[in-house]
Amino acid sequence: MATTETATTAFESITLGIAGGTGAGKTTLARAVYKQLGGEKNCVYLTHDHYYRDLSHKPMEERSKTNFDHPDSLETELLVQHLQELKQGKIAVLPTYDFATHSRTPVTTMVHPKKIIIVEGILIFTHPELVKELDIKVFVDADSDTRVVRRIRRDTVERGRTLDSIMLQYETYVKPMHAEWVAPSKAKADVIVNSENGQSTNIALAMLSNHLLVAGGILPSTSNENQDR
Ligand SMILES: Nc1ncnc2c1ncn2[C@@H]1O[C@H](COP(=O)(O)OP(=O)(O)O)[C@@H](O)[C@H]1O
Ligand SMILES: O=c1ccn([C@@H]2O[C@H](COP(=O)(O)O)[C@@H](O)[C@H]2O)c(=O)[nH]1
Repeated sequence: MATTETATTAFESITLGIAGGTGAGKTTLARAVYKQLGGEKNCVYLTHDHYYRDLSHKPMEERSKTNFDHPDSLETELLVQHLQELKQGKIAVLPTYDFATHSRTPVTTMVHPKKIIIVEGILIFTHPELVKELDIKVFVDADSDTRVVRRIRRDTVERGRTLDSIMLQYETYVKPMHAEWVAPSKAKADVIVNSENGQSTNIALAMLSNHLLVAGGILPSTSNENQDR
């Protein structure tokens, strides 16, 4: 059947949201899906982490005592705006965030619309307007002991934190906010991935990649269901 294209036709893209607690393996899964789907050729990768509010106007001591695990610490409305721009076929100018200084950096990234948009973050399923924009919602799950050990390793190496500061932040904010916001948001997920288990992650990666390649129009469907009879 012939289709009529107009100047207002929305750019066709499919959005994958990956949520889960800190250290669950969201970034690892999101990067693997991105790579499997052809990287920047076919995908845009948006991390909620880049939308933390800029705290550069506050003294450093005050900044580090902020509750970064509450939804209000993020400028989610800007992420929603960027997703909508990309879905409309527009370029989006993304912020970047420095975890060491708890501030936005002057660096921005200009991204072009692509067929697949991957959005990742601990709190992405807690914001109703953002949830509405996500076509496939995946929650990466791991036991809290596993997650805290992973976080200690990562934050000491990559985010310049001391063990004491990680433990204090975990007890004060990360753990209670996980219980209040992140864990209940699992109910929004279409798929739950057990990241304790390497096989579960590999199967999820293969299934998500295959589904997105077809749904994003990168590979034709092999199913007969939609063929003309
Ligand atoms: N399935 C997994 N098995 C073992 N280690 C993992 C797995 N997924 C992630 N990790 C490790 O745990 C750490 C945190 O993973 P990351 O993907 O950054 O978590 P998140 O983005 O959810 O905070 C990283 O060092 C990563 O290599
Ligand atoms: O300035 C900041 C901003 C955030 N955090 C912590 O980051 C994690 C979320 O990132 P993951 O990669 O999902 O772990 C969140 O738990 C915040 O506590 C920070 O420490 N400093």
